[in-house]
Amino acid sequence: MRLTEAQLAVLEAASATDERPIDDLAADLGEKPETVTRIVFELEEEGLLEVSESEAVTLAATEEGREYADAGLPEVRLHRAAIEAGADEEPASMGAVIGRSGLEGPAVDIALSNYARKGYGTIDAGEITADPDADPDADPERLALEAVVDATADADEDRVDPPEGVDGDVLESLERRGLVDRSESTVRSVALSDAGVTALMEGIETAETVDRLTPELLTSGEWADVEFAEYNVEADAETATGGRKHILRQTADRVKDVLVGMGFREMEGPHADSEFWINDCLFMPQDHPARTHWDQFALDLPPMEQIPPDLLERVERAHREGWGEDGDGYHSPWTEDVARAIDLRGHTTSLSMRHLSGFALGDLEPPRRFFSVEKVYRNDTLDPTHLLEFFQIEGWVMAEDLSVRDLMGTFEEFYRQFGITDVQFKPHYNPYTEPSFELFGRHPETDELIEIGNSGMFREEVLGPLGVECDVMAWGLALERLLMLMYGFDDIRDVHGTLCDLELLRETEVVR
Ligand SMILES: N[C@@H](Cc1ccccc1)C(=O)O
Repeated sequence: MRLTEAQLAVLEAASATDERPIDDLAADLGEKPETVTRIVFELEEEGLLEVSESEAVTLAATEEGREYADAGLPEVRLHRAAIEAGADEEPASMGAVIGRSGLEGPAVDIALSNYARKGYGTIDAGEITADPDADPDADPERLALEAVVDATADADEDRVDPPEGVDGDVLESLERRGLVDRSESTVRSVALSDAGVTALMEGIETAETVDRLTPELLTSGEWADVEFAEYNVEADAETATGGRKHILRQTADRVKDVLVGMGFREMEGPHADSEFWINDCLFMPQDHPARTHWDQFALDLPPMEQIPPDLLERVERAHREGWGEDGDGYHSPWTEDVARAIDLRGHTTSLSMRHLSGFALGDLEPPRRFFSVEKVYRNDTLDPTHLLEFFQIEGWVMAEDLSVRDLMGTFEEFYRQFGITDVQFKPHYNPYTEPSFELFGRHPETDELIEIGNSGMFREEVLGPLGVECDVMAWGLALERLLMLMYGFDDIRDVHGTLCDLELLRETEVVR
């Protein structure tokens, strides 16, 4: 019998009497588990090794689990406080008992939802009773949780085998409560087969095999004489995760395709822009809270010079005196300094202003449709649905005699392409549109209505100074919200930024 040296080493490390996990063999041989796995399969095919598989479960206490192991399960703490308050004699006030227990925030709900389930007592109409016979020291979840935490500390490992004597159902409920994390993996163990024992006794010749063709082998001509290792396409291998386009970008590309398909043309323009294009053109008074309603990021840059003077004059006039016969304007302070100051744009409606005014591409004749899918910046508080920057799907249609039905129809057509067929509209206020509508969609997982966009028909005070004589309907939709509706994410930070969920980003398919 002839084997490679590596094969022989694995065969010799295997035992006829003891099944040994592949990881142990690999550790003994100083090889990578993947390499040993490949060789094990080769030897199994030769009939020299027998491979068996088993499922191994390991456990780890979560952060919350460790907290409770330390401070006590919330329901146990509640019971203790209830006993102290005499609730084993007669019902006590729930507020007082909670106060005494020291439980706060979500821990209160957790305590309440487990209290009766575990027979610690009853909760009814603001009163709580405690069952004097309940024994928190024997609470199976508590004991199991402590056993996992202790075993982890003893072993000085993150994950441990399930501690002995812990019931499967109890572990399951700890897992459901998010206190213990359970993971399963397949462990392969090997033992020498009879043929393997015989082969070793009869003696094995070794031959070096080559597992890759190198330039040296080619130039020396040695390749003709060496023995090549065979490929085993069934062997386990490490998953290779290469780079890929972020799903947000992929979805942005798809949105662009859809809008181009609907006859729209893409707008481009600066991320840092003058307040003139960001706010003044939109008839947002300079002293109005609306100017800070996006909590804009002001930049320490020289003021913008190249604003068309006649346009600047008309916009100023609209602010001061109004526009059209009945117009009245704001009579509020207005200065060029403010208009020329540079901010990070809080919306891409600045691009719509640049285009509608003729500044970007020259005067435009109706009908025209434009869009952009670009980043905007707002000084918001970070939370599951707000980021400091996000992508806005900006768009507008310029045509004679547009109505709200055109606006709604456009959204219905647009969102339908993404499988969203139940967009809802709510009347809204923007200083620059009248009427205005917020758009809502239903989150597929939480079933909540979430805001997905803002829209309306530009007012005369906006269009007049820009020199536009027909109707313009316009909108800004949030790309991230569209993503949430499409894929069911409920935290934007899963897809963005330092907390993002790499697995989810790797696995989510964006269908084109
Ligand atoms: N600028 C608005 C969106 C919008 C654009 C155009 C018209 C109406 C609304 C926003 O950021 O929310």
